[in-house]
Amino acid sequence: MSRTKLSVNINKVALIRNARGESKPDLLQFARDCESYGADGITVHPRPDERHVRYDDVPALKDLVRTELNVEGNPTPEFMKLVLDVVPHQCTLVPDDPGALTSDQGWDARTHQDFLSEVIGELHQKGIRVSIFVNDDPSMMEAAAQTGADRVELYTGPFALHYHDDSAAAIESYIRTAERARELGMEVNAGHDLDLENLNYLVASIPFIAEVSIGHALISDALYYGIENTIQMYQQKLK
Ligand SMILES: CC(=O)[C@@H](O)[C@H](O)COP(=O)(O)O
Ligand SMILES: NCC(=O)COP(=O)(O)O
Repeated sequence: MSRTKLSVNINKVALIRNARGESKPDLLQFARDCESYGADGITVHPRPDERHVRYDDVPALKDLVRTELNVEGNPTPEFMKLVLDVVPHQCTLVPDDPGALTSDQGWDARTHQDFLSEVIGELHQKGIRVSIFVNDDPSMMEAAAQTGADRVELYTGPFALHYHDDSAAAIESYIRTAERARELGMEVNAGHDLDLENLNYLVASIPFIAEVSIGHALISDALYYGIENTIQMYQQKLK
């Protein structure tokens, strides 16, 4: 089994850049440096208000990223145009409200199965691997598989929230969801609110996770440890 890959979400770096409307810090240089410090991929989640990563950042990132570029978002017509033009390695579909502060739920793949199947078909025609963001609900995996998704990304917000109270209880439904997804032929990613404290427990409990994408905590940790050390520290938690 190959090890779990670390994709660094650079949304929060773009947020700082946008605060002054110029190019400091340089998002492209930051992505390049994350790769040279050991990141296995770069994730961005352009939102409709473009408050952090902007739509026009994404083509330049695709040209520059040498590992894997993962573009996340709600498949609105504007998002789909971007992704179909840029052709990232992976696209993660997330059912965000346009004004959402951050992602807060996975897809109801039963209700949105036809829509997801259509969108995933378009992305597959371009050779893009597709992951769909899901809750820790094994009963939803059958419908998720029927959409044609290659992977699911487990929305780990609730796991992170309850991890310190009772880690075994917090992970239980995630293990069952991941196992069901795997039985149905999908690979499993995970993300949201993962950090240096909860990451190792997650991957020890679900060792076949293909990729974690981490942004908020990792970039916050980098303020103290520096980005090179921080990426190494997260990679250590994946061993
Ligand atoms: C899908 C997901 O969990 C991440 O994209 C997360 O939402 C990060 O996005 P923000 O940086 O906008 O909070
Ligand atoms: N897909 C999850 C992601 O990219 C990062 O989420 P977070 O670590 O910023 O909560």
